[in-house]
Amino acid sequence: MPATGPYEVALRNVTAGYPRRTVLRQLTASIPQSATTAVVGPNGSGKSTLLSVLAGVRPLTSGTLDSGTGGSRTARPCYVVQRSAVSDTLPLTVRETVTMGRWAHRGAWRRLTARDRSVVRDSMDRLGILDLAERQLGELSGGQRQRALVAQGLAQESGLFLLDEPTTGLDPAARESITAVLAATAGAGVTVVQATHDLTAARESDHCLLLRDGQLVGEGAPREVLTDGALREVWNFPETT
Ligand SMILES: Nc1ncnc2c1ncn2[C@@H]1O[C@H](COP(=O)(O)OP(=O)(O)OP(=O)(O)O)[C@@H](O)[C@H]1O
Repeated sequence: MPATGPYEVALRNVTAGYPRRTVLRQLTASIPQSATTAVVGPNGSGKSTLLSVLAGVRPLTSGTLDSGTGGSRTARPCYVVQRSAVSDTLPLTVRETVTMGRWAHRGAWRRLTARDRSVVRDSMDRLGILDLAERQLGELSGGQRQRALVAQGLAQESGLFLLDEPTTGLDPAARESITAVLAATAGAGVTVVQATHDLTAARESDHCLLLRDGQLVGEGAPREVLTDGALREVWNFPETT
């Protein structure tokens, strides 16, 4: 069931993909405002492609994207990529990485304001990585690096926060802490969308989109969408007894 409250973005009959490869097909769905949405589906179902469409970096072949009442806030969405997409050898500390999140506000080579420094510190604090601030990104564990990338996203203070698999591969404590930060961020008025294979995290979201082969096969509250029947059908999960 589509989200009933105010929406941040509505996709109507969206078809999109890559040269000579259509991925999303006739997708109609809405992203509720100031809430968390999980985009789930098997490998290759189009989750990352949908995030790129929402980020405005992948054009539509057909269909429309409509901004809701929060449209003006989403002029500059924030997109946190998968941590595997970030090189291990980037010579950056955690603080420098998170500080890059402020570029959109102050431009790249300008001096940091007191507010910039405070947002950077607060973002690291919320992700529990203040003690790692001066460590190089390349020396961190996967979970620590993931927290640094999420902190960089928070520091952007965008109204639309898009994340590609922020909790995949993390231990339960790290996963729970990122999930809690995302819920609190939505509680503060930000629209959060995460593509995820993590069904535990998806079940804690307010809204859920289930994709298969680039098509929407379920939308609504996670308990309505991620049923045993849907999991069996979409992922070929075995029957539970
Ligand atoms: N740059 C690209 N050029 C061509 N095809 C691509 C490109 N990126 C992705 N695809 C194809 O688009 C389809 C959907 O990919 P996408 O990454 O959106 O899926 P996903 O659901 O995020 O997958 P995963 O769970 O594996 O991350 C796949 O078949 C993939 O091969």
